[in-house]
Amino acid sequence: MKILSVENLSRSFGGIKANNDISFEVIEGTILGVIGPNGAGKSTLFDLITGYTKTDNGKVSFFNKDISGLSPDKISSLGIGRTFQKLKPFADQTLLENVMIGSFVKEDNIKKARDKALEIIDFVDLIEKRHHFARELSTGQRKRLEMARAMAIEPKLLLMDEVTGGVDQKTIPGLVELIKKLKKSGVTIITIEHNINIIMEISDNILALDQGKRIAYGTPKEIQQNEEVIDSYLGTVDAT
Ligand SMILES: Nc1ncnc2c1ncn2[C@@H]1O[C@H](COP(=O)(O)OP(=O)(O)OP(=O)(O)O)[C@@H](O)[C@H]1O
Repeated sequence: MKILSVENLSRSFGGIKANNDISFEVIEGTILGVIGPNGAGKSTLFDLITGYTKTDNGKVSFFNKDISGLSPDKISSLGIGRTFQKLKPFADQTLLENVMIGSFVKEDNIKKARDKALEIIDFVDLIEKRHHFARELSTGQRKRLEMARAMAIEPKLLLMDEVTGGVDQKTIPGLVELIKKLKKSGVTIITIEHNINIIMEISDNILALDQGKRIAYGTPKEIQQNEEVIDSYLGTVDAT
């Protein structure tokens, strides 16, 4: 079943076509990886899907409902969650408080919101840190908290911006396992990743962007063999 459908999405900033006629679909229960060099339009695509930026043209449908033009709050309440590249936890609040801010959106009974938050904190393996302040966490732990905060609204679709970016090598496998566990729990995922090995490992399909355009869309195997992707991206990335 199709969970998300993006049709002919375009957005310019001044003379720059940040997204230029982008179309693709996401099947429920799968992971779509989004790749492309810096400035390719990946974050803009996330902003357009989640309502943070208005589209010039095109349409976004979630479970066949047109969500183009809705506010970020409305889109989030429909079941599209998001993590940010720049982490934004409330540094002087505990993990539990940080996640409860999200779970309150779904559940206004304080005990239930707390239980839900604890369940999610346990899911991301931070239960022992639940009473710690967010500022006390390592970068890898903050990435887990960011995922927990996004999960608190119980999204059907989660957009993740570089979960493994900026963390040290030994922290990466645990985060990759967490993404796989999230998929197993039934959440559909779109993830932006610069680490090509990770994207190949976790994605069911990959969307490759360059200069605002879709240059390829297919399985990891198809993408790996795509000449245009190799020329514009795979040839230049750090494949560590
Ligand atoms: N709010 C904005 N105002 C002006 N230009 C913008 C804005 N947002 C994005 N752009 C431009 O649109 C293009 C696409 O940017 P975007 O951030 O979507 O790329 P990206 O693929 O996410 O890059 P990165 O990998 O560096 O995060 C870039 O040229 C960028 O400078």
